[in-house]
Amino acid sequence: MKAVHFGAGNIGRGFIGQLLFNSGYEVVFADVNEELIQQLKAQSSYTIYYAEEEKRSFEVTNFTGLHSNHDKNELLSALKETELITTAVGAPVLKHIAPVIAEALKLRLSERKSVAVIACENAVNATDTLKEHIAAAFDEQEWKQLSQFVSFPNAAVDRIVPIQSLENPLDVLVEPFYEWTIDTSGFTGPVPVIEGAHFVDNLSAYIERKLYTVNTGHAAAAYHGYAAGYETVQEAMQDEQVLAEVKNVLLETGDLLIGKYSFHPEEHQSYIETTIYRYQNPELSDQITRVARQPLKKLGLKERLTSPAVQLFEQGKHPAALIRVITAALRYNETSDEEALELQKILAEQPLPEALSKITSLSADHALIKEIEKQYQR
Ligand SMILES: NC(=O)c1ccc[n+]([C@@H]2O[C@H](COP(=O)([O-])OP(=O)(O)OC[C@H]3O[C@@H](n4cnc5c(N)ncnc54)[C@H](O)[C@@H]3O)[C@@H](O)[C@H]2O)c1
Ligand SMILES: O=P(O)(O)OC[C@@H](O)[C@@H](O)[C@H](O)[C@H](O)CO
Repeated sequence: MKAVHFGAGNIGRGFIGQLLFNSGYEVVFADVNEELIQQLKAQSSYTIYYAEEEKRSFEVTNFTGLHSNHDKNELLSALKETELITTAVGAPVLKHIAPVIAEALKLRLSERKSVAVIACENAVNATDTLKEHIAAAFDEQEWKQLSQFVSFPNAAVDRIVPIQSLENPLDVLVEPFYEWTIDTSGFTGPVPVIEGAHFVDNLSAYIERKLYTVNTGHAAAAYHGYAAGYETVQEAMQDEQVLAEVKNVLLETGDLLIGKYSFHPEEHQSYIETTIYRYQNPELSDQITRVARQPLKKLGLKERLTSPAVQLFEQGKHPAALIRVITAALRYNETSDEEALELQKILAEQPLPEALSKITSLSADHALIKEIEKQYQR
């Protein structure tokens, strides 16, 4: 069995690659990082280390690397014969990898061999986004044919993998926890064997629970932690005020999630506690700049901060802690982050309501914008 995985970064090597290898796939990593691809071509194994007291590790073999641009012919051949195409490149990059996937799927139209395409990104229904970009390369008739043998299931992925500093650049330090949840209703053909993945038919509940708990709380720790001058999430979580903000924001998103998806309140509380414990893992040192990265994306309408705030607002509630995280995110002015610079430029160049409208895609007179504005000026 062969799988092509786009994005040989932290999640690519430290999570998806591991589970695919463990399920018997030969994994072809496609990336645009030349150095990384050279390492993947040169080495026959890499090690995954678990961030835990026991210090277990896991050896990954049976992989290769291809440069998405320089090795395009080999990549097309691999994509033509693979059973599974996965991604972990970052949601904004999906549009850039869609053309080569589309080109390969065109080559498969005559054989009609089943393949599943699964985007493993922190975004609601990222596979649908990738699918739309791929569909743009087909006419209606071709797309109809293709839809009979290509599956596009959505998925949620969860494992904290920080920026790496190990001696071997392919090795990865990861938290032991992982959850890869895949939507069964997205398959037109056979469901691929992926040991350790969780196949469900109510993915929206899982995606939103993950994004609005793990990622919303993480964003709260990162943006409030940044404001308080910390460098890592673990340091920030030791600060009583940051911890209180994380807990408050998770009570608000918990209220939304329990009401929307009927999660059992006690089980959800236990999910929150596990999540907080994961942020605090003393065996990890997770840079705030990683967790706070791309603030413009994180403040987007369908994302972890604005989306739950809008949904709670629509229920007549006042998500004060979410508004405080949004405000802290607006003050994120890390110069090494291009989006943080762009964010500050947007805020400097126009009146606040218009800037907030541009950032969140809400109308400038939306009641939530007014509340953010009040908090921001405070
Ligand atoms: N790190 C985590 O804790 C974590 C956990 C769950 C989900 N995620 C999600 O997984 C995705 C990847 O995150 P990451 O932390 O692994 O980031 P990363 O930066 O470590 O890896 C991304 C990789 O994608 C590659 N890439 C960029 N453009 C590309 C292109 N056009 N073609 C092929 N490869 C390209 C980069 O070179 C890089 O190696 C993101 O959507 C992130 O939100 C991350
Ligand atoms: O990857 P991002 O930028 O969407 O979010 C940063 C972190 O919250 C994220 O990477 C988490 O570590 C991860 O989602 C845990 O599963």
